[in-house]
Amino acid sequence: MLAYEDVGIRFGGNQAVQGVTGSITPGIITAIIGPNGAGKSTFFNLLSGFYKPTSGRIIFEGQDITRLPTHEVVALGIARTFQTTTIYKELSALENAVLGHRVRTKSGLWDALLGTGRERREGKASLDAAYTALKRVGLEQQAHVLAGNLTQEAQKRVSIALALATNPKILLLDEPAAGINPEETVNLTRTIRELAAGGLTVVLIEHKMSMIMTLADHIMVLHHGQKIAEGSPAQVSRDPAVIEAYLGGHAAPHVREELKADLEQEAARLGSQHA
Ligand SMILES: Nc1ncnc2c1ncn2[C@@H]1O[C@H](COP(=O)(O)OP(=O)(O)OP(=O)(O)O)[C@@H](O)[C@H]1O
Repeated sequence: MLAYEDVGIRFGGNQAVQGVTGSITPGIITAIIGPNGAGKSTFFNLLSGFYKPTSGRIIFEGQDITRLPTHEVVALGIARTFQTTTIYKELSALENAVLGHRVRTKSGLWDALLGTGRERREGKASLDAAYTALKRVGLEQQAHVLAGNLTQEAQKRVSIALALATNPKILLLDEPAAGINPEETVNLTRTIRELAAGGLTVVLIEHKMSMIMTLADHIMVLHHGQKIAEGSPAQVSRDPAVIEAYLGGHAAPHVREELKADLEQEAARLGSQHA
């Protein structure tokens, strides 16, 4: 579906991502993990067309999208959310989602100003797509609430709706659970799982290891810009290279602690299974 071949990017003398090859499996949830500075956000920016790689190719459904402008990548069906919430707080949830849809419609400023037939048709289409997107994230009741008045978790949902309004085949979520509490994290995890169950392919970056371990079907691990492992959560959490990357002193203390706890939990679970 989405394949990357020997993808790399260099910022001046810094090789942020290097020689990453693989593919995203359709219909499942893939998590990209790795210690701070591992290249996760940069790799995300490459997949979603925000950065152009200095080496390698990105292929989506057989088409080379490496050099396509971002809006064309979005129109083909790859949408993303951003780590820092990029919603418009002074607009309603619905208006935010309408803006998300506008990215892929063709009405220009002239159509909007002159109220042309195309604008009216596409205005209706945007509204329909926006409602559908809000429904998918469980926000239809709050469609007319100003985004700034919603809870942190609901604002996260709005940013997902903004991406969903473009009707993507692949949804890239950049740290969806950052800044929300454990209960909200569980609720959001459920919504992401429902989206995937509905056929959407989900790729996410997340630091909350407990969330990743319960949510991801597949995990890819980056370290120093390179892929060092991939597999199921159980496989990855047992992988010596992954343990070394996290416990070797490169990770932030809270990430190290969380991973250590998850690894111990996983080891205990496997131990009791074989007892
Ligand atoms: N626009 C940029 N210009 C220069 N260097 C960059 C740029 N973006 C990222 N880098 C560098 O690339 C490397 C990878 O950074 P990146 O943000 O992708 O890591 P990350 O795994 O997402 O980290 P974190 O978990 O802290 O968000 C780092 O050395 C970073 O300083």
